[in-house]
Amino acid sequence: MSNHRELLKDKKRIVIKIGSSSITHANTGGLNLQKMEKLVRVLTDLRNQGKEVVLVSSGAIAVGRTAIGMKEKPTTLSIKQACAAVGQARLMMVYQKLFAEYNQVPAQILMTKYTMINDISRSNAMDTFHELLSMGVIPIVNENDTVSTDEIEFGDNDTLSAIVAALIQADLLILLSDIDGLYTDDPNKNKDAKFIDCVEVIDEKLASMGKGSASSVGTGGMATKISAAKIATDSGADMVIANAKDVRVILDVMEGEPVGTLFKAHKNKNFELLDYIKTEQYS
Ligand SMILES: Nc1ncnc2c1ncn2[C@@H]1O[C@H](COP(=O)(O)OP(=O)(O)O)[C@@H](O)[C@H]1O
Ligand SMILES: N[C@@H](CCC(=O)OP(=O)(O)O)C(=O)O
Repeated sequence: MSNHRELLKDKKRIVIKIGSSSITHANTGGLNLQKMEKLVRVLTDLRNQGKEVVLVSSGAIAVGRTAIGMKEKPTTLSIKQACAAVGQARLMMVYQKLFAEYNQVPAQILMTKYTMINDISRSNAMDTFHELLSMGVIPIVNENDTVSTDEIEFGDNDTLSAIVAALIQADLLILLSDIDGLYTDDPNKNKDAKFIDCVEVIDEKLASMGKGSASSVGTGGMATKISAAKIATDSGADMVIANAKDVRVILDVMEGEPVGTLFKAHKNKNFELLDYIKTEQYS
């Protein structure tokens, strides 16, 4: 196990996903600017180490609803979409400003399931990612929530980040959440839940441990993170779920420290990204 952690030091192309619960304040849904500032610093540092970095950032709906003055998490689809439209612009404005302080250029990529299913769109998206990475730009990805209705209802950025990792053949996916990693059950509801340090095989027993989200802003909980792990590890990428409480945990992961839950890659020779996208979990 420790040997496998050591391998993380050599990862070159990394996708990092940060959830709504991690970049917003729980009580208001407003942006946690200090957290974002630290995240941007860490990502720039990875770039300075010569790594290629893609950020998948949630938060558009949470940020948009605060901007509009809504107190509760929206439930109506069109209101979620309106919130996302407002929030995505605000999110990017803040990322742009913070990355500029470190002389780093970010780019926005908004995707839907259809971007991936359509051969031409998928190929265009892949080319764009590759060009951006070769230019040293940090792509910031989110679902295109305003146009993809079932993306909001069923979609989630855990799955999206794994699909992006597979699309660009990343070698590591890090999911930052409001929890240390995977437990045998939701520790917010079951005090006896035990922490799982490393996962070699994702079977039904493991999948049944991942429950939904209990937070006011989170979407998928641990269930979607386990689905993401299946896609990422089958595509040949290691995946780590770690706590975004201190985003420097990213550097700890990259140093091979025993933090978070590691899902070991096991390249599946028959891996076909489209098959995963078309499965019920994501459609
Ligand atoms: N087996 C489990 N192990 C850890 N957390 C779990 C588990 N099952 C459900 N959860 C819940 O998943 C939450 C994290 O997911 P979510 O709220 O969607 O956050 P994010 O916005 O980071 O994606 C945790 O706070 C926890 O309540
Ligand atoms: N695309 C949506 C978030 C969807 C999502 O998966 O949220 P989360 O569970 O916080 O990662 C948004 O930006 O608000």
